[in-house]
Amino acid sequence: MENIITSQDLKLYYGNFEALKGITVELAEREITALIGPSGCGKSTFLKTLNRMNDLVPGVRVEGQVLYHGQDIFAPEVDVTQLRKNVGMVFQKPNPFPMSIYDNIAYGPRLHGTHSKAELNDLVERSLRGASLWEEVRDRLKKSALGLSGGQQQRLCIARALAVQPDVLLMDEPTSALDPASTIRIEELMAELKKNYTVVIVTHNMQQAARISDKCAFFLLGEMVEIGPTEQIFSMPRDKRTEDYITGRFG
Ligand SMILES: Nc1ncnc2c1ncn2[C@@H]1O[C@H](COP(=O)(O)OP(=O)(O)OP(=O)(O)O)[C@@H](O)[C@H]1O
Repeated sequence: MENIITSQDLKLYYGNFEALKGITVELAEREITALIGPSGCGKSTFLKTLNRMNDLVPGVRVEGQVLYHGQDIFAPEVDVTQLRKNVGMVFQKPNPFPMSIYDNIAYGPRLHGTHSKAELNDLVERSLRGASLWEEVRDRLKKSALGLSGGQQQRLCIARALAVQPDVLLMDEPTSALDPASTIRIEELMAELKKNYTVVIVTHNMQQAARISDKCAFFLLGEMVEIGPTEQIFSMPRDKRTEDYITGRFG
């Protein structure tokens, strides 16, 4: 499988604090990579660097490289809006816009220049189907998205990300605010999504990482200690620190 994202000796500073201490990793196409590790170890920081969401934080400085399809995402000619279209993001708490279900999905495509009603209708349906939400909302597309349940809202946010046709989806603890049934729905959806998308997910839930991911990366104190096939990380980690973490000895 091709690598879609590569980071090379990626360092990130919040002011003087070095939050990422030289991360080198290759993310293969159409796989789910789970980022695990104790609180504050840099998982979210790394995730957000992949589509330059950290640009918005004052005092951030980055060294090293992130290549997306071989292109340095920090190069001056990079259009950040385009990057975030290609590398979409889903947050911990569902954050639908206060508008109709339809308009939530159509928002991004309109922003990127799609105005034909037929095209938008098609995109809205495809995105909602892609996020396994279509059947539940097809009769209420003009109703407010805020009337959906938490789990439905999170699938709506996934559909919204899909609507601009990304190839990578970044998910920052996407189920931590959801009940167990909604969590399972999202996990099933992720298994579907990886047929067409590359997914990088931050999760605190070891069982979730074990259930859904192909690869697992263990972070500790701003370093990536190891990355490998999930099965191997959970059964035969190479590093003692990974073993201590996954067996619950700390964190
Ligand atoms: N905006 C910020 N300004 C300054 N320091 C920050 C900022 N965001 C994160 N940090 C620090 O960077 C380090 C890594 O934080 P990050 O949120 O990436 O960790 P994490 O592994 O995702 O943690 P959690 O699992 O608790 O979400 C932490 O020490 C955190 O306090």
